[in-house]
Amino acid sequence: MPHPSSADPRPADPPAIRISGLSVRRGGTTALDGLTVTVPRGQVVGLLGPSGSGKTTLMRAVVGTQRSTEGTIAVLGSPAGSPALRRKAGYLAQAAGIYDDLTVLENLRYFARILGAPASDPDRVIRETGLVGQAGRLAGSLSGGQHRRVSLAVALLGAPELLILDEPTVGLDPVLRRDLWNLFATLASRGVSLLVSSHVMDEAKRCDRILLLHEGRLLADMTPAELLEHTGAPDADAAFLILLGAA
Ligand SMILES: Nc1ncnc2c1ncn2[C@@H]1O[C@H](COP(=O)(O)OP(=O)(O)OP(=O)(O)O)[C@@H](O)[C@H]1O
Repeated sequence: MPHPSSADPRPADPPAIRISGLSVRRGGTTALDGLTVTVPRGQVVGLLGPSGSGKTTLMRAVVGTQRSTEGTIAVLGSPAGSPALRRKAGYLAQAAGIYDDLTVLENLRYFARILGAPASDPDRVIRETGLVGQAGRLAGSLSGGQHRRVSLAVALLGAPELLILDEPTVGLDPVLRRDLWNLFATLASRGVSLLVSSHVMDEAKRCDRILLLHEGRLLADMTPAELLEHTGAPDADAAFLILLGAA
């Protein structure tokens, strides 16, 4: 019998995220409507859906920053927002949370100290996000895509077990986009669980599983191959249009 690799979750491990009956109202609208879903460990799970479908709200609820939630969310077996999760889960929010008057390296050293991450971590995450050439530059002088990658690098500090990444590839050119998706796959092969939102339906094929949201409800939870088979569509773009059209 093959030995499980170190990346294999132990049978007793709870899933990365288990959500049950999650509803959220924001500004008078129902942002999430009775959502029940499980995100498995060690996979890249894509969170896709049209603008306003509830992707950011779902991620905020998972990291515990969304108010007025109804239902239950367990993250790595603990309630969302628990202090125990601070070092186990990394979050890339839509708004950057870095200091423009510090260099890239200074930002990362600062956040590494707060997290208690190893002193070698800033250099590692700078390499992983392709920022070696920008390490000494002030964050405020970077391009939009570079700036965003610094925020992503912060989320990678401390080697968290779970990464919740809200549109990590937005504003990146195709080469950087590909490099980041390769990094996500490598992290998942080491056992890291990733929930990654995207507007780019084509990125769906880089995911192990896809969650498709529509008006706060889960429209699909399947692998990219199942998505094409289920819809009979030639690509993810067409598949989503079919699913959204039928919703
Ligand atoms: N700050 C807010 N105040 C009130 N309503 C909000 C707020 N932020 C989002 N909403 C509403 O909540 C719903 C879900 O928004 P959310 O930002 O989660 O969607 P999204 O799928 O992440 O969209 P996008 O892809 O455009 O970022 C939408 O109807 C939106 O209008």
